Amino acid sequence: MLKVNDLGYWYDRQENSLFEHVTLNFEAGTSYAIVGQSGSGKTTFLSLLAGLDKPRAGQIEMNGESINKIGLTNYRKSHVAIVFQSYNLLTYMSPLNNLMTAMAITDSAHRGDKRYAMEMLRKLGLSDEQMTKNVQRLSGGQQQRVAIARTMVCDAKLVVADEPTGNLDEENTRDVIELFQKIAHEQHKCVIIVTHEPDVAATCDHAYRLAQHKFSLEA
Ligand SMILES: Nc1ncnc2c1ncn2[C@@H]1O[C@H](COP(=O)(O)OP(=O)(O)OP(=O)(O)O)[C@@H](O)[C@H]1O
Repeated sequence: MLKVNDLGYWYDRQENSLFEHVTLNFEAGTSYAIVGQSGSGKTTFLSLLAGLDKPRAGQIEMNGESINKIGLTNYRKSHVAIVFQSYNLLTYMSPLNNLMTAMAITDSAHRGDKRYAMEMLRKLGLSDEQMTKNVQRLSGGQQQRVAIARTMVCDAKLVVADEPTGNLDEENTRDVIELFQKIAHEQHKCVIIVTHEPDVAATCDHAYRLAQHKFSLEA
């Protein structure tokens, strides 16, 4: 589904490349972890996959078409859903309105379907009362569940997450990781998670380690 061909990236100078000649395939229905030392370039790699930045070398293809050709704005809107460590919800809205807004902005097939949004939030453990009050009144674990529900109500087949459990305790981490597995295996999406937590990486179908400018499959 997502193909990375001979990808290279540096911020200031080419001799300081974070990674180079990276060729990888990511498939739908599968979860992937990206691990590696702090500063190795994991977040940068994810931002390229999400169309938030352009590669310095090589290209990224979605379903056989270059994402540049699709257009990065169009690509981000139609193909990618992002989950951040800091949730990035619309803080002046309720969970329900966060989902309704995401569905509207991305032209989801469920656009305007309040019942569907409520059903998703219920599935993720939010009560009817919680889903209509301001998101800031929810716990961190609940807010991250809302951020994940937002990816589930959108049609994007690629879900990328940057340290999604970084602010969560052990129990919430387990729940959140389980949800990502469901998104991959039941919604048949491609889920790519940057994480520094070995338990999170071990739960994914595959884990790639970024070290010395290259990606290698973890044993
Ligand atoms: N906008 C930027 N301009 C210049 N350098 C940057 C920029 N963003 C990141 N870097 C540098 O690029 C390198 C890789 O950063 P990145 O955030 O991708 O690493 P990471 O592996 O995700 O790290 P961490 O695990 O600590 O989040 C770091 O040395 C960082 O300082």
